[in-house]
Amino acid sequence: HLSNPLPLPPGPPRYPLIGNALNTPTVMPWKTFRDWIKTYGDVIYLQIPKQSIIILGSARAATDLLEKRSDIYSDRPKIVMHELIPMRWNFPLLGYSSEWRANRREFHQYFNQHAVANYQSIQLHECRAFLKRALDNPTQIGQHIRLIYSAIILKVVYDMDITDMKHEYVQLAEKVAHNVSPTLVPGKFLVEFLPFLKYLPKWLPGMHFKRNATLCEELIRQMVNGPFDVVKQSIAEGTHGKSVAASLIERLQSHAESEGLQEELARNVAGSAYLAAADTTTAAAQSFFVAMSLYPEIQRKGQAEIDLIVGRDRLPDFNDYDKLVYVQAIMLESMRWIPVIPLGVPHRAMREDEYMGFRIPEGATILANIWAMLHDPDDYPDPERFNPGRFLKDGRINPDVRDPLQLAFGFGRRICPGRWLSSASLFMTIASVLHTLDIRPILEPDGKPYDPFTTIVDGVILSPDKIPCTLSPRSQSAERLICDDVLNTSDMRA
Ligand code: HEM
Repeated sequence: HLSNPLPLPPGPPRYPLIGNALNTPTVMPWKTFRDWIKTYGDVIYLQIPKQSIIILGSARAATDLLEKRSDIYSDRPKIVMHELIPMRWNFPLLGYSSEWRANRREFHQYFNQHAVANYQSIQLHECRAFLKRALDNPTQIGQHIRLIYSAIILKVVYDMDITDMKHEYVQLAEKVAHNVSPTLVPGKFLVEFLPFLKYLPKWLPGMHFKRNATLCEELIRQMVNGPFDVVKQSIAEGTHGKSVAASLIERLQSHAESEGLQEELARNVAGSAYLAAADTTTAAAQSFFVAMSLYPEIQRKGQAEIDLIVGRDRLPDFNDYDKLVYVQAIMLESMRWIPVIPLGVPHRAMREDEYMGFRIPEGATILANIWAMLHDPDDYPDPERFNPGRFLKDGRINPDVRDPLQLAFGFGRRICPGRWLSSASLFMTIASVLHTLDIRPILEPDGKPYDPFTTIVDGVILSPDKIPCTLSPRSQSAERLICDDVLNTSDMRA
């Protein structure tokens, strides 16, 4: 303990025993937490039984603590649900430990800024496959969008070709995300408040969480082992292609000190990438589609830039990146407008600390209100308006405007290590779509446009609850480009 105990940060009034359990919002809490900043400031304290929670409401507070003091704040809180579902395989949730470090080091080898250039042909292939699917079956846009990012990650990690959302491993990932994501919301499940509940039998009324835990455990086991075992088998038979899993197996096998542990590491790195990549990037892409349907003039500006730079005779590729400045700005604004992980992934204070004259207790759960930061009107005036122009000055990305990618992917030693892969996927999706397709809104039954800010989600990931738009080719030449695309008529991805 510090020798001179300081007050805890301010927060809403607490009641004996239950603390803030009753005034902690469960629906879109990031908005309530943002509104509280006016009353309590940008470092807010909440107490729920057995948990101190600190909510950081500004980019400055998040940077000061999670980045500049990352030696204190790089741990993760233990979530009761995860004592029920073994989560050691999932390194995003591991505590700050040598095990986490080993996972993160291996992950980084395959997803760092330089390594992800190896996956560009896969990303191009899947973005263009999307265009084709959008033409062939325009009523299934939501499915087609998800498929892009599931297919990219499964190809990169396991060399698996996915052409359909019905593929068993895609279905599995969907089920895991659906069942596991809600368990990551702090305080979401009753069990978080009443830890003794975990000892009650599963069949008691209200024991939903325990049944859910058993289901999650089985799904996760299948997800982490299924595709990995396929790769292992193909290595044994000498038939494997290039993939992160194959490379991990081969590299780690050569350090044979403890084969079991090495294999577990390879399994977990591959499995974590598979789980963390698809839903997140899908959510960001969904925001892009919704934004384009609501802001036709911005869509037209993006299309005009691509027409100028790429022309009508070929599809865009990664060599166009530097020149497609407005498209880059649309990508940044899509990441800002509807923040994918509005409260980040919780960190934990490993020891007591002091900040702005307040005491941060050891063990406190630290939430970064990324939503509030990306909607801070000081950095982003009129924040609910989709306005890529806010990032531009003299035809370039303006370095004086805060880069939303420095907030949207979290902070410090835990910052998202998949951010280069997802930004590249998102950029290529936006460029490919704007180049060839028109996006038009489908109005709500009352004739009004869809409002994404009324969307309510149940998990850590925030996304529009539907994609109310139609896609059609911009021109006959665009349609021909999509249909004639060489990447999709012959396999050039090797
Ligand atoms: C738009 C897409 C994405 C967003 C918004 C996003 C956001 C985040 C955030 C906020 C965190 C927590 C950072 C923190 O603790 O402060 C995180 C962690 C992580 N992300 Fe992402 N992510 C995205 C895509 C991806 C992709 C494509 C991958 C895999 C290729 C990935 C892999 C991971 C992993 C492994 C972690 C855990 C890191 C750790 O705990 O050390 N993410 N991500």
